[in-house]
Amino acid sequence: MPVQQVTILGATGSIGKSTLKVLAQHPDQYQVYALTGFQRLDELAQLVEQYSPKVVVVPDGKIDAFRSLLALHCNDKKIHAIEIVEGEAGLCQVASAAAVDVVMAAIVGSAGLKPTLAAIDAGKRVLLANKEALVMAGELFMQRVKQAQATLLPVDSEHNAIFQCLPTDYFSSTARFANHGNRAGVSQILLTASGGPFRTWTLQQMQQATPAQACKHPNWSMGQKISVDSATLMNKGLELIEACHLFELPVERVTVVIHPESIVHSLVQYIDGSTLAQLGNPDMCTPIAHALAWPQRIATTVPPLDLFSANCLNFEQPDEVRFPALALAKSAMKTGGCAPAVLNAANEVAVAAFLANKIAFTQITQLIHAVITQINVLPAHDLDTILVQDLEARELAGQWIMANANRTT
Ligand SMILES: NC(=O)C1=CN([C@@H]2O[C@H](COP(=O)(O)OP(=O)(O)OC[C@H]3O[C@@H](n4cnc5c(N)ncnc54)[C@H](OP(=O)(O)O)[C@@H]3O)[C@@H](O)[C@H]2O)C=CC1
Ligand SMILES: CC(=O)[C@@H](O)[C@H](O)COP(=O)(O)O
Ligand SMILES: [Mn+2]
Repeated sequence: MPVQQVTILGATGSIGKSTLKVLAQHPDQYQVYALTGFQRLDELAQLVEQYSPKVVVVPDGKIDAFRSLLALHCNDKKIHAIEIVEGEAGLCQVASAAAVDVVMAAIVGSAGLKPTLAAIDAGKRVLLANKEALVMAGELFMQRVKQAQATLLPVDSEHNAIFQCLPTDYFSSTARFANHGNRAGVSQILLTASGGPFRTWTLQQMQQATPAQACKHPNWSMGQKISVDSATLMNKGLELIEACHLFELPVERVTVVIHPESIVHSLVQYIDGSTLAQLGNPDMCTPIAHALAWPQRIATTVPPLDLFSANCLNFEQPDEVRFPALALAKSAMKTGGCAPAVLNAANEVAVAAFLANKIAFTQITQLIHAVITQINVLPAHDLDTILVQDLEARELAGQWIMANANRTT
């Protein structure tokens, strides 16, 4: 196969860097076409020196500042060879450029939506880490994948695990069993959750939780936003919605299972009593490599799982009283339309406010509940409506913070 040209949206982040690590192991198969960054521009300049992309994307108005940073890290030849573009238009450009084969969608939050859709519309092989984009645009997102015949591969560890455990004809299969509505013999998906750093904490303890404590995930090293989502279990709520769309399943067929060790990355149950699981050490290089090379396999530096030295594998029911995010997400998915986009926007604002010490940890889900109950949820007919509701939710969330900041109830 010819060398694949790869764009990494969100190259300076945790997924971005793991992707670069996997690519660097296979220079004969992959070349970096474009890298994008947002705040960590010094790190982006260092990545340019290391990986020599053809194009780099910086935020609007930052091209000159970035050139100065490049001068600190790169030689003149590299600086002259590189094209620097800016803003959302730049992100969409490198996501859809004719020269690009593969796009890693690893921007965090709603900022990743338009560039990811640009990659989809251009029919690229899209490796999806940016779950918020799919949660926001749901059906519209999946319709565009089909229309453009893009190849969408899940990178989120659970969804990648499920993808690996599904039958190969799952997506082409239209066979449904008359009485049960099972597709390709699949009866349930079991979505594993670590339970996060506060799995055993009481609600009272969680009221006092600090951003540093919330960001200290027991098993994974990740960006701040997803780490807080994991601590509230909103990550699992978003993942539940993500799974419903990716695997075309109703909420009732996705069950969240707490598995504190993060060794079993998710499971698929079949109507014949079989349960298939994907296991591995918790390192995102594995799902990234899988999505890059599928249907082939490529090597990573992740050590194979050593079952002889592994501790017990535990499984628990989630506690939806201490972790109301799960019920909020299920309800948003059942409501449909723009409800998941509203949930996502409220969560993004709440997490940012918590990280800025403006609200308490337990107020994150209170804020989301308040926004969802106040807003008039519209059908998600088009992207503009979704973006309008996203904005409305952010405004309501901002007002809630003004009224409730630092009241730890
Ligand atoms: N980390 C993980 O293990 C996993 C992550 N994911 C998902 O992958 C995505 C990325 O997560 P993660 O890598 O942890 O996050 P990070 O915070 O580490 O990285 C986020 C990336 O997005 C960029 N970015 C942030 N805001 C903007 C913006 N407004 N416009 C353009 N770029 C922006 C950041 O740039 P900069 O740093 O320069 O500011 C950075 O490159 C999230 O959606 C997350 O849920 C899914 C599964 C696992
Ligand atoms: C690595 C990954 O996919 C994360 O989404 C991870 O699953 C977060 O852990 P939680 O299971 O604690 O949400
Ligand atoms: Mn995950």
